[in-house]
Amino acid sequence: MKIYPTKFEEVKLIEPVVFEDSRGFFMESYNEQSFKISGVNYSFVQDNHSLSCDAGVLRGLHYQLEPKAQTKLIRVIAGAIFDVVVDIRKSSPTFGQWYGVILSEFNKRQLLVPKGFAHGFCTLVPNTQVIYKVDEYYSPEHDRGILWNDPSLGIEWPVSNPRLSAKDEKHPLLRDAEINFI
Ligand SMILES: Cc1cn([C@H]2C[C@H](O)[C@@H](COP(=O)(O)OP(=O)(O)O[C@H]3O[C@@H](C)C(=O)[C@@H](O)[C@H]3O)O2)c(=O)[nH]c1=O
Repeated sequence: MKIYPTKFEEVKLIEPVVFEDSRGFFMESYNEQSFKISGVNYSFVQDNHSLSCDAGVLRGLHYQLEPKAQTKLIRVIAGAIFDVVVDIRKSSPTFGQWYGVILSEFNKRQLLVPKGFAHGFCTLVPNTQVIYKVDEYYSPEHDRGILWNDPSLGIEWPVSNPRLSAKDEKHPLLRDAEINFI
């Protein structure tokens, strides 16, 4: 397993070792012990799985407020996404900055999204399936969002007219969002 740094110290890009043979491949997509040795040490309590039928579906930007904030470990098992995190820690020198990376069924990369970051993705091909571990349970009362195309963020999404949920169309701008990460 390789762990690559990103522009945010706490956000990690993880590449598993993939064993390919004539049948296909095998990989350990998660191993608590080796992740822990590499500094990725969380107690994941829930696995999520979403299917987006079309390319250009955008989900985000989402986060849960403290004390129900979630660390997320994201990967793609079918298709591809442009995965994005935004630093929403109020006292962070990189508050409001974003980072994006392609995760796909082919590169098998995983993105570790820590607490204090909003997260979203846009599908690049139809029938994209994303699965992710979280270290805190879903809590609708703590569920919040930021508008995907907030001009103050300047995220360079690969689509200009994405398909959004009704909820995601109505999120506030970062400057108006409820945030309780220090
Ligand atoms: C996230 C979530 C949703 N749900 C329900 C609520 C709702 O009825 C339905 C669909 O929820 P959403 O529209 O919020 O699903 P979605 O837009 O896919 O939400 C996800 O987006 C990505 C970007 C993330 O980072 C995730 O943490 C999560 O917020 O599933 C759960 O039961 N458990 C969960 O953990």
